[in-house]
Amino acid sequence: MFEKFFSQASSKWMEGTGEEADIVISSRVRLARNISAIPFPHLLQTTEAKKVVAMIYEALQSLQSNEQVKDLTPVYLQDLQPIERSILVDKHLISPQHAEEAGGRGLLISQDEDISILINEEDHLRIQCLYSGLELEKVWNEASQVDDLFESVLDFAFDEKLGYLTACPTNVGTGLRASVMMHLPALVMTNQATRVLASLSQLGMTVRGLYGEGTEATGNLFQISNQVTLGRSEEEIISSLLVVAKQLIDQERMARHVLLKETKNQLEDQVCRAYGALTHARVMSSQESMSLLSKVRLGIDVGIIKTASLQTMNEMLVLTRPAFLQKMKGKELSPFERDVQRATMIREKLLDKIEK
Ligand SMILES: Nc1ncnc2c1ncn2[C@@H]1O[C@H](COP(=O)(O)OP(=O)(O)OP(=O)(O)O)[C@@H](O)[C@H]1O
Repeated sequence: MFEKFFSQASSKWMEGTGEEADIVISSRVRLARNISAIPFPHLLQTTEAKKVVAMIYEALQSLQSNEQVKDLTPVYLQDLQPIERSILVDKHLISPQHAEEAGGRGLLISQDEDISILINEEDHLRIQCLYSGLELEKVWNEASQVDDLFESVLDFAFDEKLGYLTACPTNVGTGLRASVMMHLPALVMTNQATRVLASLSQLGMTVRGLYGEGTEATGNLFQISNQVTLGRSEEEIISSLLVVAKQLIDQERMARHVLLKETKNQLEDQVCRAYGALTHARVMSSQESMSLLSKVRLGIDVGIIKTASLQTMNEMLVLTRPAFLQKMKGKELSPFERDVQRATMIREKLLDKIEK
């Protein structure tokens, strides 16, 4: 039933639609929630953790008359192959941590993959909504409605003074982390990214890599999220991230303008060389592909490349990952075989020869 989650690289959030989609790839909101009187997941034995999963699946059943959660599919992580769990990570539907230990962990996932609820990750529930483009208010509204539904049938741990109680004190209060994944190549090329991103911590923001906490920024993709969850309302958190995202968009646009004005030939050369390599190379490492894809994406944004779409570039973030390459081939591949498969896949995708 859930085979499609692993056989298709695309999710709705990769459509390349929504506000400012040329710079903001996606907007995410996640809410950390716990069921009162049950220890946090890291204190649970697997059998107890499984009871929490069952309790949440039952809660979902009692909510079946609601449009919003009707199509959520329950998945036991232990029923999945490691490669399938990796694909869910690559599609940003679960965190790398959630994929690591499968026992006693669950997932609820919507058909178009814009809602995923992680069960027994760091907290009993991590309600995540993911949209294409800069759509923080919409994504917050959706997450909040899903949260209200589950709260109507589950008793969430809540303290009058502190707010929602969470396994890690940094999430207490709203339990809300809102984030935007941004593509900032011009800020990197003009050597401004380090300074600009470092200054965000003074504004209460955290900068993370492509796969969240503890991961590196590759392909000029950065995840920016709120640091503090306590003492501020959800609306304040969302609106301050929105302000920061808009400032970054302005700065990135300015840097692109400067590059086009002052070094147009060099920019065109870099973009077209990247496109040439991607459409002709026969062996391609993951790191090289991320860097070349970033240049081509920039080329699409500024009108140098007209033959590829943002959606294709977004999907390529998943298609080029080791798990997906192996899934497509139907067998385990050595690192070198993966590099060959990656080069083939990119070539075919960019030249649009992939069978639909
Ligand atoms: N804007 C975004 N677009 C796509 N994926 C995102 C976005 N923000 C976060 N993610 C994904 O969500 C997962 C978790 O991210 P991250 O570790 O930053 O947050 P978290 O686990 O919710 O927070 P915490 O570290 O406080 O527990 C990662 O796989 C990450 O890639």
